[in-house]
Amino acid sequence: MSRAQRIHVVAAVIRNHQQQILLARRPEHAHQGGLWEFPGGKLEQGESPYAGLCRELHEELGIQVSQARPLLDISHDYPDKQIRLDVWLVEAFSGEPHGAEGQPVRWVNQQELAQYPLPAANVPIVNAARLPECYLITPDLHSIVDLVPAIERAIDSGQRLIQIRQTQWSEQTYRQASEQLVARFGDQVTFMLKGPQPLSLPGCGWHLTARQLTHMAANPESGTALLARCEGPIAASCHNAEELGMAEQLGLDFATLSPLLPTASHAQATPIGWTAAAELLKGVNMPVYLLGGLKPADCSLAFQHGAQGIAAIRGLWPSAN
Ligand SMILES: Nc1nc2c([nH]c(=O)n2[C@H]2C[C@H](O)[C@@H](COP(=O)(O)OP(=O)(O)OP(=O)(O)O)O2)c(=O)[nH]1
Ligand SMILES: [Mg+2]
Repeated sequence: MSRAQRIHVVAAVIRNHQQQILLARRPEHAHQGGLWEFPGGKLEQGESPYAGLCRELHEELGIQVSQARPLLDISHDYPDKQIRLDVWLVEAFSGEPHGAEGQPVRWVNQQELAQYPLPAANVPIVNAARLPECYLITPDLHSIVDLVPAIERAIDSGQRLIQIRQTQWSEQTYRQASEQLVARFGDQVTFMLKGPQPLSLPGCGWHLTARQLTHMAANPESGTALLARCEGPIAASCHNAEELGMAEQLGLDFATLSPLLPTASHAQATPIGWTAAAELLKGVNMPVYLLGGLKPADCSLAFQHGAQGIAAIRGLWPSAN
């Protein structure tokens, strides 16, 4: 079914200064009744998504939205309804949100979101709400001695999701370095680790290569068992619709899509480009970072093209001075 034929619902991720997210409880008699939701509702005929979002949040919460941007746009088939959930991140609003239609509302810590009973469609929205705008991938470095101070600077500059990608290191060196990094910085940042299987380090995620992803998609039973061993988020490197489809099918938390633009490190690869990337992302129900030749200033373009944000090595790596 095409997106145009679905019931178009706009919904909001709203954060307060403590980084808590606002949930509301759906009335018992409603579709998906009694479950918690991100406030919002159905677009009216001829209404733009932004206008619909502002109207719904005024009706349901009594607030005036003054700034919002796209976060994630997904499709979901319930047995009785096919919906498109067009989720926005509210960046500025006035008024104190309250249950203007008598519904309970609650500010919830990001880590506790998953404990609330939410509609099935909301799993990727919770991931998008928790993931940052930028995904830093480390460049190849000589040793852990070089890595620690750079990671410290990256965290100081606001990075919260970091892939440790050291293609030259032995498995043993990689594991020791990861242990050190987690012990030192694990409470401030989520590390995404590479390798043949997830390293059981507290809170760490696992980032699969496209090759591992393809293998796992072909052997879903052993794949699912491996995935279950990982405590943190699971992601994969994707380059086309097929790989994005496999990542979604396996229920991964997010993906990267590359190469968006030409880069020195992958000079032979054909870049996807912004327009084709936006087309690819329309079919994906999962947060995706665009990767390849991007820097933080490209984040808003990435949001407008349906991405979670940008991933980068050089574009996000802090300079030594
Ligand atoms: N607002 C919202 N709706 C969600 C979420 N997850 C999810 O599956 N839905 C579904 C439930 C409904 O089928 C649909 C939203 O419709 P709604 O009942 O809130 O619509 P509305 O606010 O315009 O209410 P109404 O006028 O139809 O009573 O989307 C979510 O997080 N937020
Ligand atoms: Mg509603």
